[in-house]
Amino acid sequence: MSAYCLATYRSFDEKADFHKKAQGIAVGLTVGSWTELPEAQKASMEKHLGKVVSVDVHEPAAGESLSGRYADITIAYPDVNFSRDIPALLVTVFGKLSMDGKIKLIDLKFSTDFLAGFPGPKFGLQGVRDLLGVHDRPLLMSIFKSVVGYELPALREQFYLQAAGGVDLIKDDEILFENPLTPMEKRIAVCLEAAEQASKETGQKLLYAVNLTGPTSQLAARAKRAISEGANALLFNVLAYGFDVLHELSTDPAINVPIMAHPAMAGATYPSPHYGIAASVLLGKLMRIAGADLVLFPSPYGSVVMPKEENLAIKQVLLTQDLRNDYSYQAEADASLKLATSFPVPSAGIHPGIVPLILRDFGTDVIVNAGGGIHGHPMGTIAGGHAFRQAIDATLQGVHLRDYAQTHPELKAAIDTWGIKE
Ligand SMILES: CSCCC(=O)C(=O)COP(=O)(O)O
Repeated sequence: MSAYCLATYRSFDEKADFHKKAQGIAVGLTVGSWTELPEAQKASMEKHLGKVVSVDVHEPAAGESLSGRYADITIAYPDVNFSRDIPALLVTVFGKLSMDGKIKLIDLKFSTDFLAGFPGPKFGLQGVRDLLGVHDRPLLMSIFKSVVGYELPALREQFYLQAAGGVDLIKDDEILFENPLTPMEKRIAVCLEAAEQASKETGQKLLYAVNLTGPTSQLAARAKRAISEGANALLFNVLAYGFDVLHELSTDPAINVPIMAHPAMAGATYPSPHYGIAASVLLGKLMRIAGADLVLFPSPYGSVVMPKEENLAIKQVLLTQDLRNDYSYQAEADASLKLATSFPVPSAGIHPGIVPLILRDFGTDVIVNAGGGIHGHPMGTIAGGHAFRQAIDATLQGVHLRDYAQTHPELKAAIDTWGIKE
C-alpha cells in the first residue's frame, strides 16, 4: 500500500479558487501535469501523483477585509517521490511553493515509512533527567553571558558562579565560536573543573552544553573530540546548518551526549502569518524527528515573545509520546515505532517572576532557562540561580512568590528588580 506524507498550507488570496489551487499544488509538486498525460502513462504515474486531502476555505465575515480570505489546504505526497531525508521532504512540499505568493506551511504529518528513518532524540526528556538524576521538578539552565573577547579564567569563574547557584545545565552562548582566547578543548577543561568544584558544594550533577561550531564537514569530528575531552552535552545552531546535519549528528553512535537545539535564525521563518513555516513544525516536529534532545524557543512571557498558542503547539509536539500514530495516510500505524520526547526550553528574558507562568503552561516537564535573569541578579550570579530555584520550589508548593520571598532574600531581590508577571 502507498504511503504518503501530508503537508497543510494556509494560502491567502482575495479571489482564488482554492480547490483549483490545491489541485495545482498536488499535481505541480509531484508529476507536473496530469490531464495532458496519455491514458497509458497515467496508470504508471498514478503512484507518484499528489492527492488533495482537504480544502477548508475561510471567507471573511461581513465587513471584514478580503485580505483575510484564506484556505487551509492539505496535500498528500507519495513517499515514493522523495528519499527518506528531511531536505528531500522539505524541497518537495515547500521548495518552489514557499516563494509562490502568500502561503505558509502550517503542518507536516509523516508516514510511518518515512519516520522509520528517524530514530529521534537519543536521550530525550527522560534520558536527560536520568543523566542528572532529577525527576521531580522542572530543570534549571543558565546561559553564559559576555563571553566574546574574554579569556579562560573569566569563563571559568562565570561557569563556577552559575553552577554554584544550583542550576542543572549550563549552555554556551550560541555566538561563542572557535576562537584563540577560549578554544573548545580548553574551555571544556576549565568548565568541567569548575563544575566539579561547584558539585562538591551543591551535591548536584551538571550538564555543560558546548557550542558545536565550524564547517559542516568538521562537525562530527569536533563533537567526538569534545566528548573525548569530557563534554557531556552539545549546543547546536540547527537552522544555520540544516535539519539534516542535526540528524547526522544525532544518529552517530559515537556522539553519545544530549544535543540541545538553539533556534537562532528561526525568526526569519516562522513569525509571519502569511509566509514561512509554522513554529510547531520548524521548532517542534522537525527538531524532534531530527533528534534534538532539548529544544530552545522564545516563550510567550519574556523579551523575545512568541504567541502562546504557537508556544503550546511546540510543547505539544515535543512532548506527545507517540507522534507516529496519526502520521500515516492509507498506512497503518506502527505502535513499535516511538520517538523519545524532547525537553521544551521556553527562553529569552526569563526571570524568577515568570516561573509560575512557565509551570502553569508547561507543567514540570520543562527547562527554565535564563541568562540575564541569572547574571543580572542584584546580589550576583550565585544568588541569581538560588532565586530561580526558590521560585520553582515555591510554585511547586503552591505558594505565591511574594509570600515565599519573605523568607528567601534572593527571590525577594529578584522580584524587587523584575517584578512578578501575572
Ligand atoms: C530566543 S530563545 C534563545 C535564548 C538564548 O539563547 C538566550 O541567550 C537568552 O538569554 P536571556 O538573557 O534573554 O535569558
